[in-house]
Amino acid sequence: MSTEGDYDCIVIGAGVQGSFTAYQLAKKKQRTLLLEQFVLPHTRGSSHGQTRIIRKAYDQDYYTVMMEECYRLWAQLEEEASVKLVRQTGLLVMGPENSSQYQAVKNTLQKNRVPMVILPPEEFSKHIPNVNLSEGDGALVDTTAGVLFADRALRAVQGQFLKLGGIIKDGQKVSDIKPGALVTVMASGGVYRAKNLVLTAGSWTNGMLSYIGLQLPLKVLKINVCYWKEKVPGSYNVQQRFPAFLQVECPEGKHHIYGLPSNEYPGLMKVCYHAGSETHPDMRDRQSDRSDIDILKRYLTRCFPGLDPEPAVVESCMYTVTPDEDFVLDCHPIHNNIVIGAGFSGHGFKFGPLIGKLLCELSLGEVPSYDLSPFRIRRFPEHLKPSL
Ligand SMILES: Cc1cc2nc3c(=O)[nH]c(=O)nc-3n(C[C@H](O)[C@H](O)[C@H](O)COP(=O)(O)OP(=O)(O)OC[C@H]3O[C@@H](n4cnc5c(N)ncnc54)[C@H](O)[C@@H]3O)c2cc1C
Ligand SMILES: O=C(O)[C@@H]1CCCC=N1
Repeated sequence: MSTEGDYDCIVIGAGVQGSFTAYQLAKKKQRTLLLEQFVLPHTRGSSHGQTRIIRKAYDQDYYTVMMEECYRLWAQLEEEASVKLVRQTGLLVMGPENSSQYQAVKNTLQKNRVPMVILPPEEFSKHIPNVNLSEGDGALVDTTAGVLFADRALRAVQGQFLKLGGIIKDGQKVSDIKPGALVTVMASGGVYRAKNLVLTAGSWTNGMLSYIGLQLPLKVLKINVCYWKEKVPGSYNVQQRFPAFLQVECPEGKHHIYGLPSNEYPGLMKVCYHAGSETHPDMRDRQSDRSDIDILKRYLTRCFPGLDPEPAVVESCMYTVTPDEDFVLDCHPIHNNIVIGAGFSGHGFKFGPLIGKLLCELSLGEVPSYDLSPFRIRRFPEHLKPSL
């Protein structure tokens, strides 16, 4: 086994967050090593697949504010890598007009002057054919929103990182971490040392943290990624300018339902439930719960009559969820040259470029560009005591 050293920073995990962090560090002339357990590209974490939603429609102000810069950073990467990563389709948000969540999204958009259109129920079907708006639901469109081409984005950012002189070593499972002024990382293909470490290990985060005396309240959920056949091909597709959508509350289930216009599989629209059953990241194929699919079937039968209510394709992905669904962006409470980015709770892809910038700032000891108090580890005080 070789012993290598002399990196400024090692980033563990080449999903969207680790890849953007490594890229930002390399931009700041840091000699950076990005380690990934699987051979790239892979589909075993949370960042695979062709599409994700990008939106400013959030119920918390701080996410909407952060998205301003995210759009600029996505555009910058598009330019640098000469590749199209964002397609503006708009995001249709539906939910009970009087519910706190629907109102919070509407207020946040209004307060931050995000371009949007409110669709009164009597005008809804003129603008959005093939969707039944539920009785009592409000509807609005965040017109800034759209689709992010996710796997293309991952390729682009990793490509830019390499161009900046960064090193990616894939097929390298990290099996131990020794903190210190120089952090030592034991991986399947070697031992590496660096002044700083960034942990962006997605659903494996607590496994990594067990080496450095910390556990976070993270739940790993298996998400069934369902694609539904259009009865009339094209009715919900991106060429027809059908928007992405988010149903914030509905009688069929407690959690959001969201969808993207048909794109990756012609004639199939992706619609998912924003929840799943708990799993271990290495055992996700053994988790066979499909109760979320039953919820989706009932919802689509009622609200999307142009879709066959039986999924044509079911793939899988994982969420790593914190109790409040806010991210974790912080330094280790004792070893401040170890930075942690985790708990992206099923909504982190769109923030990737900014997460990379923030984790880079934390790693370099700079003042972060945003108030990170919603994302600090100390909001989980009970998790700090036992293992430290
Ligand atoms: C079905 C689904 C739909 C989603 N939709 C949206 C959306 O519409 N919009 C949005 O913004 N977000 C969305 N998300 C969320 C978003 O995709 C995630 O927040 C994001 O991909 C998380 O990235 P990550 O880098 O933290 O994790 P990952 O992509 O899982 O990356 C972590 C990496 O660490 C590696 N790793 C772990 N342990 C080790 C080890 N021991 N050694 C070396 N490497 C290791 C893993 O192999 C993995 O590659 C969705 C997620 C899912 C699952
Ligand atoms: O982040 C997103 O936009 C999607 C849709 C809402 C739930 C989670 N992911």
